[in-house]
Amino acid sequence: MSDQFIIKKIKGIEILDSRGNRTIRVFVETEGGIKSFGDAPAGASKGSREAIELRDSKGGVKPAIDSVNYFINDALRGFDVRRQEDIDRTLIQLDGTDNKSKLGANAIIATSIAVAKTAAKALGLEIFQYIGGGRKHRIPVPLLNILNGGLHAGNNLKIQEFIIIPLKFNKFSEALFASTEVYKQLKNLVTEKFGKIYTALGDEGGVSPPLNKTEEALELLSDAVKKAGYEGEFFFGMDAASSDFYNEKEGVYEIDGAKKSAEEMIDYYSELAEKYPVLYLEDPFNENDFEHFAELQSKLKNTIITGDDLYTTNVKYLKKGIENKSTRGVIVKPNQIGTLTETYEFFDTARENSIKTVISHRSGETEDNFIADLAVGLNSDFIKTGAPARGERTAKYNRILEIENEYEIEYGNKNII
Ligand SMILES: O=C(O)[C@@H](CO)OP(=O)(O)O
Ligand SMILES: [Mg+2]
Repeated sequence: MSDQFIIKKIKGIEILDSRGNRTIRVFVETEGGIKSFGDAPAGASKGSREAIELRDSKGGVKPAIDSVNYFINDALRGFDVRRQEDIDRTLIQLDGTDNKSKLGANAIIATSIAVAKTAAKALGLEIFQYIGGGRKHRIPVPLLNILNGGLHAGNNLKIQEFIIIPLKFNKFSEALFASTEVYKQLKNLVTEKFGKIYTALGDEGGVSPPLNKTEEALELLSDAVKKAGYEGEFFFGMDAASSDFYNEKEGVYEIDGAKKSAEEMIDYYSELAEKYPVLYLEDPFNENDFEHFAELQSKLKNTIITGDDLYTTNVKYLKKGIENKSTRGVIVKPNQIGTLTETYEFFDTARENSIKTVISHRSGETEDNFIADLAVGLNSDFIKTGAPARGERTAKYNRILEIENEYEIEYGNKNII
C-alpha cells in the first residue's frame, strides 16, 4: 500500500462561518504528506430530525474539536483515505448514537469531507471526478435565492427564500450571468421602492425588502426579470421553510397576516403557481406532514415539491416520502445526516425513484466550495447555493464556472421538465 493514501493525522480547528459564528475545519494528512480539509456549515432553519452539532455554552465548537483530535484521530489513523465507506461506517460506530450527538455531526461531516478531498488529491483527480467515478457529468441548474425572508432576514416575509431558476440557457455560465443581471435589477427596484438601505443582504446574499405578502415578492421578481430583458426565460422557486411559521398548537400556518389550515395553504400555493411560473416549492408544509405534501404534489403537476426539513437527508424519512408520494424533489445537505456515505445512499435512493435532487448549502457557510464538486460529481439536477453575491456563495458558483470551462461539461437543463 502506498504511503500517500494512509492517514497519519486528523486535526480539527475552529474557524468562522459566514454569520461570524464559529465552526469546525478538519484537516486530514497522510503519511505521504498529502493534506486537505473539510468544513461543517450550519443551518438556521433546521429540521428537528437533523443530526446534532456539538457546541459549547458560548457557541464555540471546542467539544467537536476534541472529538476529532482525540477519538477520531485515534480511530482512523492507518486507514486508506480511498476507503470512504469503511471510514464513514467506523465514524458512525464510534459515535454510536442515532443522531451523531456523541462525537457531533459537525466533527463527523467535516472529517468525512476532508477524507474524500484528501483521497482525490492523492489520486491527482478533481474532486468531482473522484466522487463521480467514470460517469459522464452534467452541470446542475442553479436555484438562486435572491430575495430572503423568514429566519434568514429581518422581520419581513414568512417565506424564507425566493428563487430564480435559469432553465432556458445553453450553458451554466450564460445562465448564471443572466441571473446576476436579474439580481441587479431586483436591487435597483428595491432601491427605487424602499430606499438603498433595503438592499442590505440577508444570510444567503439576497435582498430583504420590507414586504408583507408573498405575492409582492413574486411580483418584484417578475419585474426584475422583465427589466433585465429575460421575460419568459426564468422560472421561480420558493423555500417556504414552513415549520417556522406553523403554529403547532392551533394546527395553522401564520402567513400574510392570516391563519391558514393546511387545506387553505394548498389553495394558497395553487393560486401562486397559477399566477407565476413556480417550478420549485420546498417545505410547503411542516416537517411531519407527509400527507399534505403529497396532496399538493398531486395537484401541482408542474411544480417540483421538495422536501428539506421533511427528510433531513435521511433515507428512513425519504422512504416514507416515497411510499406517500409526497414529493418530486429532495434537498441533499451532507451535514444534516453527518457522513458522505449516508449522503450518497440518500441521493441514490432519490435518483432510483426518479426524484429530482438538489445539492444544497446551509445559510451559515464557509468559503469551501466542496458542494460544487459534489453536485457535479453526482450529476445532481440542481444546486442551491444562494444569491450570486457574498464570497461564501460565489465560491461555489465560481468553482462550477471553472469546471465548465476546463472540462466543457454540458448544462443539465434538458432533463428537468
Ligand atoms: O432551509 C434551507 O434550505 C437552508 C439553506 O437554504 O437554510 P438553513 O441552512 O438555515 O437550514
Ligand atoms: Mg429549506
